[in-house]
Amino acid sequence: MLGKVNHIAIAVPDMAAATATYRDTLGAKVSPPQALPEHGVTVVFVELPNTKVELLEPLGDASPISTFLEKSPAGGMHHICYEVDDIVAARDRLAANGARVLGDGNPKIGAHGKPVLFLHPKDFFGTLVELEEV
Ligand SMILES: CC[C@H](C(=O)O)C(=O)SCCNC(=O)CCNC(=O)[C@H](O)C(C)(C)COP(=O)(O)OP(=O)(O)OC[C@H]1O[C@@H](n2cnc3c(N)ncnc32)[C@H](O)[C@@H]1OP(=O)(O)O
Ligand SMILES: [Co+2]
Repeated sequence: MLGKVNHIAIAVPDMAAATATYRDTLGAKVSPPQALPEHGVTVVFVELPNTKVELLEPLGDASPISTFLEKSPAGGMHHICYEVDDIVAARDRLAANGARVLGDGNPKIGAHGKPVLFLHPKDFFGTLVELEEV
């Protein structure tokens, strides 16, 4: 079911500072910021040879990452995104195995314009899992 790691996400309190660190200190190629109001975040992608890092900053006052940053004000690893070739089949298989699919259970369009779903961290060893259909 699982394909490649599409991205590893890091929640950050200050997107400009985080982007500058990845670009200037780490010498990485970074994307322009992308506001995703429907997801309550602004994202920047750090392009790597084998995957991407997704920097996340809260957007709006109902961001799903605000509580996370309250608990970890300096930021932290937020989620891992695996690629799947059929997100509905993956969802149905996961639900049949008792995994909690977050939200209303239907895929939403993510930062890459592809359908994504999130799985509860408590079902995956304290790690928030995102699936992206590619
Ligand atoms: C889709 C656009 C983009 C893309 O890649 O295309 C993105 O990735 S957007 C990313 C932002 N969106 C989301 O994260 C949506 C899914 N997330 C959620 O629905 C919430 O963040 C949720 C439910 C995972 C946690 O919400 P919240 O923190 O408000 O709830 P709790 O405080 O009750 O947390 C419950 C429990 O889970 C632990 N927790 C929370 N977040 C994480 C995390 N990222 N990794 C690991 N564990 C997490 C939290 O500490 C609580 O644990 P407890 O022991 O009960 O204190
Ligand atoms: Co993501």
